[in-house]
Amino acid sequence: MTNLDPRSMIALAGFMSALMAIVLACMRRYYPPHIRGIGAWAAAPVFWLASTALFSSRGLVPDWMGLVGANTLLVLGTMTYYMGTRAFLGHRHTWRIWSGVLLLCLGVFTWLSYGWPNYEARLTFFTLVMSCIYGAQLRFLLRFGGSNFPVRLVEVVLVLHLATLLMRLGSIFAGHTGANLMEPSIYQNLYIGAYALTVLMLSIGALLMATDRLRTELEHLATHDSLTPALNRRALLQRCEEEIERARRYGGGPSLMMLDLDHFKAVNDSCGHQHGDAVLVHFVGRTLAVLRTPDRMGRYGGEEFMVLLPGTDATAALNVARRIHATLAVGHALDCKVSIGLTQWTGPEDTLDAMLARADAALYRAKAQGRNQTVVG
Ligand SMILES: Nc1nc2c(ncn2[C@@H]2O[C@H](COP(=O)(O)OP(=O)(O)OP(=O)(O)O)[C@@H](O)[C@H]2O)c(=O)[nH]1
Repeated sequence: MTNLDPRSMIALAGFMSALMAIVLACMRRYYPPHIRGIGAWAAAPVFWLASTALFSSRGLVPDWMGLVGANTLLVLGTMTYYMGTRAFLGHRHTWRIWSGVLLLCLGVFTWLSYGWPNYEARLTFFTLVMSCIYGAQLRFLLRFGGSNFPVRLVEVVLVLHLATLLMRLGSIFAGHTGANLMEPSIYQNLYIGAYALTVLMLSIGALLMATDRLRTELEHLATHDSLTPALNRRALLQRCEEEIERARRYGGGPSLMMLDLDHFKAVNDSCGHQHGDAVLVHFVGRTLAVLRTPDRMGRYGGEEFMVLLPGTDATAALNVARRIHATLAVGHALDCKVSIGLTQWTGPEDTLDAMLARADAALYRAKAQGRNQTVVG
């Protein structure tokens, strides 16, 4: 490891950056623009690539490029990646603070290259700044990133890189800095190797985070109604089948409710279709608010909805129906009246089709008896 030429390791890091910049830039073109942050994630490896190109050209280019420029670009790339992560998770960028830090870096690197040329001090300062950016990003992800695999992967990469930076600080204080970046040493090579790996893993992490977001959004589109937060008919019927299957094995079957808004055509006709849409959204929001976590609500079609109440008999389900009627009678401008047909699972011989037919017949009776009421079938 000591015999490895740092220049070739820096070239390897540059190659990784170039590769990831291309992959992320291509990915940006094919992902919907509302998934934000991919542009910044794609720009970060470009800065890292420029930085490694300048580091490798030391001796061939002036120090303001090979030293000051290279260090500053490396810092800029790391900040840009962090801003991409913030944008991806829907947070405002904090460029105002970080551009101040970047200007400070530019000043300090210039001073430590020309005013008081000192490799050790430059390395210490650089390591501290990088630790701050990686640390800020790690803290941000731990607070707002959730717990899915891609985020956890990036967190692990950040922790490992922070450990490498700490080790590097330790090596500086122990006097193992060497004369410059190009002097082969185990510490130097360890750091540059870890850096190349970090570039690769951070870009892969970005790729996985964006793909995971896309998958979640597609899944939501495939299972939810396009107007209201209710499930769509297919997803709800599937949940019903699963629940009945579970009840056949373990008992404690579900109740089903069929809900139909009363005189909804008149709402549309008198106040317009948009107002009608708002009433539907309000109705679903209010109903979901009085349901328990395992309960599911879906749109059966038009102004007809269904509620699945797992492990609930008709008596308990009637209480839920009462709560729905009550929550829609508080005097809100979008409140509406609703008729409900309710049925409970009768045992292992019962099927979803039979339950739907009973709930539908009960709903029909609720309408026939004057609406705004619940009938058990
Ligand atoms: N605004 C809006 N209206 C819808 C939507 N889907 C269905 N509708 C309307 O819902 C109304 C349903 O009317 P009907 O089936 O006659 O029922 P109703 O007027 O509620 O009468 P009852 O059910 O007998 O109380 C129709 O006017 C549909 O156009 C939707 O997504 N948005």
